[in-house]
Amino acid sequence: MKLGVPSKGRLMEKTFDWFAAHGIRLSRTGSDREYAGAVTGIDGVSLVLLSAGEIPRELAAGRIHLGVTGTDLVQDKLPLWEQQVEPLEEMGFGEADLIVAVPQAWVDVDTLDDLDAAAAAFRATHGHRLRIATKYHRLVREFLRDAGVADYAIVDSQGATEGTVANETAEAIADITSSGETLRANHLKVLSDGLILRSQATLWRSRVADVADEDRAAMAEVLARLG
Ligand SMILES: Nc1ncnc2c1ncn2[C@@H]1O[C@H](COP(=O)(O)OP(=O)(O)OP(=O)(O)O)[C@@H](O)[C@H]1O
Ligand SMILES: O=P(O)(O)OC[C@H]1O[C@H](OP(=O)(O)OP(=O)(O)O)[C@H](O)[C@@H]1O
Repeated sequence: MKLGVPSKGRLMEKTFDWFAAHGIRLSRTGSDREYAGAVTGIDGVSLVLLSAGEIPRELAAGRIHLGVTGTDLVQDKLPLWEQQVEPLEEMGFGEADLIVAVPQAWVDVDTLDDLDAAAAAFRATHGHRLRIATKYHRLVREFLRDAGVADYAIVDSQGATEGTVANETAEAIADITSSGETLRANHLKVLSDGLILRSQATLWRSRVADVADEDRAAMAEVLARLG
């Protein structure tokens, strides 16, 4: 049975600690740079080290049976995610809010309604749509559609998203915030009704992965340890 976990960064170590607290020891093997891992304390489980951003796709393709990644990444990357994966446990780390933020200097813009008005005015003045930089395309589009914000364009940003406003590649952003430091440092403010999603690291089960006869015992044992 295959368990996919983040291969590096803030989620990896906490994932290892979380499983250890449940009697399942995960470790990286080989050199520092080799993406190989082992599971001890339980039989029949193999570890697959993956980018947190790819774990939703691997679960949905059935290539891993269980996987750890943020709610934000699952909901953004998988259409109709409930049909493809089941959340088993919220893990209590990797907590972050996906929000919409605008420049602090926009003193008249504090809500989504204000953003909608600003977007219409922006288009009239500049001849192109107000740009919102994000890597969360699906979640942002759905949220803004439901909020009635129409006149904008998404600009893809896969990192350093808060810098896009100063760099003049976007007028607003939608990104994850945790301490709020990055937003403050980049002179941005969250809209008062601009919370899209509260995310945290979660253990997911693939609803589509085949559980072979020889994997059933391992799956049952993992689930029993979590309970
Ligand atoms: N500042 C933060 N504090 C806590 N959790 C965060 C923070 N920023 C992002 N996260 C969460 O961590 C997860 C993404 O982690 P990370 O950025 O390491 O993944 P990634 O972008 O897929 O990495 P990789 O570079 O391996 O592709 C997301 O679920 C996100 O919500
Ligand atoms: O509210 P804060 O505590 O300041 O954290 C938020 C920042 O953390 C994440 O960036 P990350 O460090 O993953 O870098 P990235 O820009 O490459 O995504 C996120 O994209 C924000 O930029």
